[in-house]
Amino acid sequence: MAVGADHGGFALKERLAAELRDRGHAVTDCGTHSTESADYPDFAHAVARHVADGSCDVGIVVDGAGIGSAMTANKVPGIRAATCWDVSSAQNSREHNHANVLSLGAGLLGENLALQVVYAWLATPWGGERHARRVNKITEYEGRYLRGQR
Ligand SMILES: O=C[C@H](O)[C@H](O)[C@H](O)COP(=O)(O)O
Repeated sequence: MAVGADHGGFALKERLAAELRDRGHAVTDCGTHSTESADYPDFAHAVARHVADGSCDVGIVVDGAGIGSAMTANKVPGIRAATCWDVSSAQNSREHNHANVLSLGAGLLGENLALQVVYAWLATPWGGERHARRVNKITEYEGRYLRGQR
């Protein structure tokens, strides 16, 4: 998986990457690498590109609120980024929305809750069935804009 964060998400991203590596996950760290002020679009975009091109299966982006990074990641075709604040929203985003990028707000979640959210998100399977029809529509609407249509 790919992970990335701005300065506000740096500490949580470091903790998540270490925990996930301990659990055997391959983690590609897209930065940032310090608490020096950094722009979340750069890191969210880097994570989204890794997921969209298939070099990573999923991504996790962390900033202060988890909002700007999700907005950025969702500009990359093929990305379905979801900001999640708790286990329920994490499970919903996977089962119903087939999210492939998880966005977290380090200023809103403590580290322990963030870890619970990440593990729930990773463990929840895609539901398919009726949800597939709706996610296919997301992809279809995205494709219209890529083709210059509306
Ligand atoms: O959605 C955006 C994120 O919360 C950013 O982490 C935030 O805007 C950064 O703001 P600041 O530079 O004041 O830490």
